[in-house]
Amino acid sequence: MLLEVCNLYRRYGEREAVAGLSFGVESGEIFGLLGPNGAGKSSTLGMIAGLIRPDAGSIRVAGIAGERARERIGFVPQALALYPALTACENLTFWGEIYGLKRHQLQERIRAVLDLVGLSERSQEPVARFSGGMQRRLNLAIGLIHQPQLLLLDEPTVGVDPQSRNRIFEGIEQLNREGLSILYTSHQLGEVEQLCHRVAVLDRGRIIAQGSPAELVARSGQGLVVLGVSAPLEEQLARLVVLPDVLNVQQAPGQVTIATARPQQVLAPVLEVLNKAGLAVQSVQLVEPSLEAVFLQLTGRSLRDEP
Ligand SMILES: Nc1ncnc2c1ncn2[C@@H]1O[C@H](COP(=O)(O)OP(=O)(O)OP(=O)(O)O)[C@@H](O)[C@H]1O
Repeated sequence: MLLEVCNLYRRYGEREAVAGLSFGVESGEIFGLLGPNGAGKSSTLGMIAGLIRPDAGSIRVAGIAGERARERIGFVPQALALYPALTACENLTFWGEIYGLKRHQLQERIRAVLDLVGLSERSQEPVARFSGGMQRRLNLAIGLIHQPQLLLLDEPTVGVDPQSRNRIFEGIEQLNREGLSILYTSHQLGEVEQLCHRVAVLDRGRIIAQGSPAELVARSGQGLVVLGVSAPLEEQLARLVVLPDVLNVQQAPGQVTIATARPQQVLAPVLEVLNKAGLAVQSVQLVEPSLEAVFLQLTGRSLRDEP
């Protein structure tokens, strides 16, 4: 195991931001921490990077803890760490020197990381002239300058245009193919499903599920049919529950949620029951079995909700 995080805790006053997290990242793996805003993702990365002091717990990289472990880590925070008046190349030189890279090695690394993030041709321009997406790509390049073994990425695609997002994704996949291990945080399910070999689903500082995206979805096996209705269901509820493939039915004001492994197939018979009863259906949402459905099932909330 390259990264071992064991029983990590961090409070801010009364708020428990990270409440006993344990997980590991294997060598060569892209591991995702998936959770809504405020779930504790940034705090966890900050502690692994050595910028936030944990209240309790241990963090080891390749079996070692402390400063020597952190030398093996590259951290790409959400906030940009760039000097706008300096060029891309000067920014990288600044950070490379902090990491103690020697002149010759530094030049070589700067070339490699600029190439990886697709900024070689803009290397002599002041960063102030870069788009938001380009600045994020440079931020990623900085995290890689000292050739870390483990890269920590804190929501690297937030507010990024599709072109830069694709470039960031391609860069991550290429780095991983070359052997870099990556801890990736996101609240975007699609990203995690596409990129990560394994994922821990985080909610209010705790891991509520862990496994490969496919495993998590298969384990829950649930998709949803969510219907907006004009009036509460009464005796129709019992008719819905016994329909083939319906796992359970929940009702909230104005809304009925039907859990099923096969949302598409279940929709028609459900609508038939409601039509016969003269109930107007105002909206229909189908959620195929996915990490979104897993999160909804485990927490009763959507990943996009504020906590
Ligand atoms: N310096 C701080 N002081 C007080 N509370 C904080 C501080 N940093 C984080 N928190 C709180 O701790 C909780 C976890 O925050 P954290 O930033 O780790 O979550 P996150 O999952 O990364 O969310 P986001 O995606 O919004 O960055 C939140 O409730 C947040 O408000």
